[in-house]
Amino acid sequence: MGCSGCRIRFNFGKALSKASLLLTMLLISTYFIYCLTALSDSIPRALFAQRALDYGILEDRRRVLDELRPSPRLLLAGAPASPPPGGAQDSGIPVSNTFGTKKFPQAIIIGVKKGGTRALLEFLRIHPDVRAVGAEPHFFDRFYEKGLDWYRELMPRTLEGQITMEKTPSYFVTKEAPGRVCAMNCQTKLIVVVRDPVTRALSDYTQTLSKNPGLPSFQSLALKNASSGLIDTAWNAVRIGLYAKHLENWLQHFPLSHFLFVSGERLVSDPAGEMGRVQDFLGLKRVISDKHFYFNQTKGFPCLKKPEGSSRPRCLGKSKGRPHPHIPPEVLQRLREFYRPFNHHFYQMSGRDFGWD
Ligand SMILES: Nc1ncnc2c1ncn2[C@@H]1O[C@H](COP(=O)(O)OS(=O)(=O)O)[C@@H](OP(=O)(O)O)[C@H]1O
Repeated sequence: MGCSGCRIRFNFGKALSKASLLLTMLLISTYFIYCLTALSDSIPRALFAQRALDYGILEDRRRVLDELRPSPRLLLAGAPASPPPGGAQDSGIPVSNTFGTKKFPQAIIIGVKKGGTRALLEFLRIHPDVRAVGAEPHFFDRFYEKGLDWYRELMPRTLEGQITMEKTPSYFVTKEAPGRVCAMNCQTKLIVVVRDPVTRALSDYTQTLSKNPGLPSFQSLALKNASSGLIDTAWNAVRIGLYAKHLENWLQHFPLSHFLFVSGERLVSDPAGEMGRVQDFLGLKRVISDKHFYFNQTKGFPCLKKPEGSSRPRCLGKSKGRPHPHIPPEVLQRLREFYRPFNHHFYQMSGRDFGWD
């Protein structure tokens, strides 16, 4: 009897110590879950967004637009419709936390569409002193009414000495963009990746065709009518290639020294060489070099050995570097003749012969 009482007491004691062990474990795991939730909340959204939007995934426009939707806080606060007087520098104290500060970009890749702008941005992002938005913000063309606070909120956080960048290729052909960029900061450095306007037009057409397979032929869109051979400059794919005309608009607001013209062709044939020029222009240490690239035979383009945020080699997505449809040579020849004087004017203005003819 006495002995069985001991056993009951002994079992009760064991159960009690088990329960307290369980309770302690429960408390510890709750604490861990709490810590993890707090940590993920405090990591800037832009950091996640940037990685996710890289490469192939970037083509998902819906996702891109979701990323660009302003935070509810900004919507409630009511973003200003136009830049504050005196430009962005007067627009308030920078938003700051332990991960750095969101700043307006000091350098923007403003164009040109289908020039190789994605390749340039992804190449630049391997530089430790460059932080860039993955998606195209389209602030100075589509979303200007959302205000500068909205724009800055899209930027990644940077530490002292790091450069904030974004790329939106349509800025180069947007009439209002130069004035608006200057209203933010007239010291902004502007990078334009240019490519033979004929190939660029074809690349542009290929992109539209991939989304709309019923599109009329390239030649029927490029020529006003087949017999006259007159080029239809109202067609966007043609208009964008008039680089001299668009540059004139930008030069109304920025001196030539603020521009760097990158050759889209050289970015493919000699990425490290072209990146050297870009790093110098941005005042960056030459970190990106030959050793960061390899030529992928299947893709037919240079790819990164180690892109930002990854240890595996990666090429750009499927929509970059895709084959173009066959176009009758006489149509391409006609376009070449059309662009020749504009190209020459552009070589003079930019101070670089891109050798397109
Ligand atoms: N490394 C590398 N990999 C793949 N593609 C490369 C690369 N470098 C430049 N390019 C050329 O970039 C062209 C697309 O230009 P963009 O990135 O400016 O296009 S977009 O305006 O952002 O849609 C794309 O045009 P297409 O060849 O017509 O697809 C490529 O020729």
